[in-house]
Amino acid sequence: MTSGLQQKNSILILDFGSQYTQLIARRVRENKVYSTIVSHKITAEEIKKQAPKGLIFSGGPASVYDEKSPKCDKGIFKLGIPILGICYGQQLIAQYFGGKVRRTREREFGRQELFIDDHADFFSGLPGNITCWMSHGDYVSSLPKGFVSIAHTLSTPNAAFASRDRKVFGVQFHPEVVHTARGSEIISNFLYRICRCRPSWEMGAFIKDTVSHIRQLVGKDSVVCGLSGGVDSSVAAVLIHRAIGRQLRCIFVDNGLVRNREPEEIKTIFRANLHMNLDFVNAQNRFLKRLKGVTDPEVKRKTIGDEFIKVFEEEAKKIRRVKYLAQGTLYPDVIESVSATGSPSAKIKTHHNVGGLPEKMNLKLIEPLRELFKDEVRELAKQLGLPQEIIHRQPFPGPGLAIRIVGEVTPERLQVLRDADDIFVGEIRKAGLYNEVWQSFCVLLCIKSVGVMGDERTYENVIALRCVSSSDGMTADWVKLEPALLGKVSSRIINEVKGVNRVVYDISSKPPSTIEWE
Ligand SMILES: Nc1ncnc2c1ncn2[C@@H]1O[C@H](COP(=O)(O)OP(=O)(O)OP(=O)(O)O)[C@@H](O)[C@H]1O
Ligand SMILES: O=c1[nH]c(=O)c2[nH+]cn([C@@H]3O[C@H](COP(=O)(O)O)[C@@H](O)[C@H]3O)c2[nH]1
Ligand SMILES: NC(=O)CC[C@H](N)C(=O)O
Ligand SMILES: [Mg+2]
Repeated sequence: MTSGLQQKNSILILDFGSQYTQLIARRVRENKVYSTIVSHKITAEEIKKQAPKGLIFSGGPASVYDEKSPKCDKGIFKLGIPILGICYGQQLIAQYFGGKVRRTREREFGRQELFIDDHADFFSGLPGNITCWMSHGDYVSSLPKGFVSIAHTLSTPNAAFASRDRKVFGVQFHPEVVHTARGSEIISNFLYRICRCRPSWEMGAFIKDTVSHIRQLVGKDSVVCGLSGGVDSSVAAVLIHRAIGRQLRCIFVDNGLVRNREPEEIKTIFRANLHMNLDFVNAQNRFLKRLKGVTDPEVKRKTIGDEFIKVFEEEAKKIRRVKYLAQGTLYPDVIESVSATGSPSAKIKTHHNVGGLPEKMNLKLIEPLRELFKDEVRELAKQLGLPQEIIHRQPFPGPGLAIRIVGEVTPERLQVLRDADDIFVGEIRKAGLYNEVWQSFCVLLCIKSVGVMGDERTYENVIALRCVSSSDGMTADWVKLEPALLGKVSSRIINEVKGVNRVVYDISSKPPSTIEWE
């Protein structure tokens, strides 16, 4: 669902396997230019068809002088489209044009002082030296003909180079990471001074474009959308609702695995406030029945995914002229499939989504957020006038509380977890941290511990608190919450939630742990 307008004024990022490729895309977009990530295997012909304003070659773990290292179609260098190479990308450019790339004596990793030697265009408006972020073991030891060095560090002579006739630039450092002071300005210079982009990527235009696109596409048919109340599906639903109004039917499945008051809140927001068509399916019993006796995390996930599909199928059959299924798929979900090496990554856990639906139901997909990052989706939510609770809602996994109960899921255990979670999240809100952290929630463990309450021995449940910071959920740090806050949460949970006599705090980061426990 890309609009023509964005494509004509866009940057293509060729992925050579850098861990920062997504960041490059975000920096470009923050500068109001649309960007997409493509495999480094893309052909010159394909690029020509897409007619981007510029290309960025990402970094990557390989060395260009290794035989098996990823290369790009050589025709790309003849297209006359401006190119910026970052790290591996720079080295690839150097090699192609006849320069030399060698191993450094010592790997350079971390912050370095960058001395800028030429402020003509690429570094325009920047001071004489800035801090930059390096992460490399190879370097461009001699420049190709027609190239000049425009910045250096103490150990890297060609920390940035240019071939102005060809509009080809390269940097050994990473302007896309925040540790490079003013990296965003460098990228902006490339976009506006070298590629001559126009600022056109902003959410207002996106809304207008997408709404008219959906209206045209759908015509008189109907669309169904699984609405969870999470920011992704909510924004997708509201966008589509703007386009086709009552032809959109949203379905909220109350699977019994949601938090206290959640179904009522969602009803109020979407039915009463936003006047949307929302079907509520009470499927608590069916989900709990199927989860009876299930303790293995993967079996739990698959059971829930499967039941979701069944419920959904049944509901969709009741709707007339339904031709489309709307999903809140985001860009990070999409680009996972464009990895540089093409090697499938190890399966850590089966993330639930309703993605199994379309084939079975013969519905066509509408995924209006396929191009967006989470922070862009939140910006969109703001511009669409969604309530604060939705804009800043922390992500909540599709399998819900079931994967936060280690061991068997029962109605009693669910209630214990709901009540504890309510207290923890409530205190996080009171402390002004809810919007600051990525997620904060409780986990109910499968062990009991001995305690003493009013001189009596107790033998009861343990709750683990989890609170992490993250920018995309891929990596995460545990948050160093104040001891006073932790203490208050602990004593409130133990005093107020029947069946809990111990609270622990999870101090693991991702990796090696994951955010959820199952
Ligand atoms: N209880 C539910 N009822 C109906 N659809 C659901 C439910 N839970 C999840 N879904 C569907 O599954 C999709 C994937 O869930 P996911 O949690 O990734 O997204 P989200 O809930 O929209 O946003 P967030 O990631 O912020 O929680 C949702 O976009 C929604 O379409
Ligand atoms: O929609 C979802 N369906 C799932 O099955 C699922 N499992 C985990 N999560 C969320 O994804 C992020 C990363 O979680 P993990 O570190 O536990 O893999 C965290 O934000 C998790 O809450 C899910 N979201
Ligand atoms: N981060 C990178 O792109 C590294 C490129 C190359 N492998 C090097 O070590 O220099
Ligand atoms: Mg969710």
